Amino acid sequence: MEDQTELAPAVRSILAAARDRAAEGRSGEVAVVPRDLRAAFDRAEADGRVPLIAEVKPTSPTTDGTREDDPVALAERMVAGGAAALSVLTEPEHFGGSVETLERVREAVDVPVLRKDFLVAESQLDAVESDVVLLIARFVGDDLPDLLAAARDRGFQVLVEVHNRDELERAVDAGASVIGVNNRDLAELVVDLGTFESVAPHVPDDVTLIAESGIGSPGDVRRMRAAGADALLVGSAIMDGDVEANTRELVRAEAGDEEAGAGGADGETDTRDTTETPT
Ligand SMILES: O=P(O)(O)OC[C@@H](O)[C@@H](O)c1c[nH]c2ccccc12
Repeated sequence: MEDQTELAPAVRSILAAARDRAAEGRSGEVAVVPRDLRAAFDRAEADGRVPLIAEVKPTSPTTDGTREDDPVALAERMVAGGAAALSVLTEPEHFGGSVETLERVREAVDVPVLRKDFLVAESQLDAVESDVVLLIARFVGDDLPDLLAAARDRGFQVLVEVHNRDELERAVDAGASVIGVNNRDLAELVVDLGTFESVAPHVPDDVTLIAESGIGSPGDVRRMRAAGADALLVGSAIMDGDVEANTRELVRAEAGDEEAGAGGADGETDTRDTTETPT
């Protein structure tokens, strides 16, 4: 594993908490019958929605304040807004998440649900059923192949998160078929969409590729899609304000029906038809 003195203090504290949770006793292995993530992305594409994983993220080390709304209500509005899948934080101490929240959300919706947590030990996989689990290459280090196998044995689909080409290579060597490139540097907690653009060209074609973090506008969505993203993972920009409208604005980024100039952070002029399409 990498030298953790390089990590932001908040991230070191998150990892220490994750290791404590790994030590908690669990009874038995979960056996998941997962909802197919790739199929959910294909369904979105087929009806003109950008495949989007919307994240229920009550708070985070880089967010001000905590959103107190019922996570199930938020999740339902994300699906109503067109999200192809959901991500639910289960990390309790720094992101306001819980495994109970994930269970409730997964019961309430029929899209695939990603468990967003800092998994570092096999026992943590048994804390709750989800359709997809996240493994962060940087944090699992040499254990990646074993954890990937352990997750698949239980029926989970696995999203392996990378931040640079070296981690990408490790993910591909381990046999990852769904890879996320995190635009947020976990050492500094700074976001740079150029991260995805620099890593994406090296990702094999048969991998399902997800752009994660820092995507805030339809312009950002188009930029990540142009760089090769099959799908996007968005938290903060959706959690801030009207969750359903925020989701809809991003999933329609390629539909040509957004208000000219609305939310476009890239300064481009949108000359396409701005007529509202009925839903
Ligand atoms: O809120 P954002 O910038 O849209 O980011 C969402 C998601 O990518 C981010 O929450 C995330 C990516 N990888 C993680 C690992 C752990 C916790 C959180 C994350």
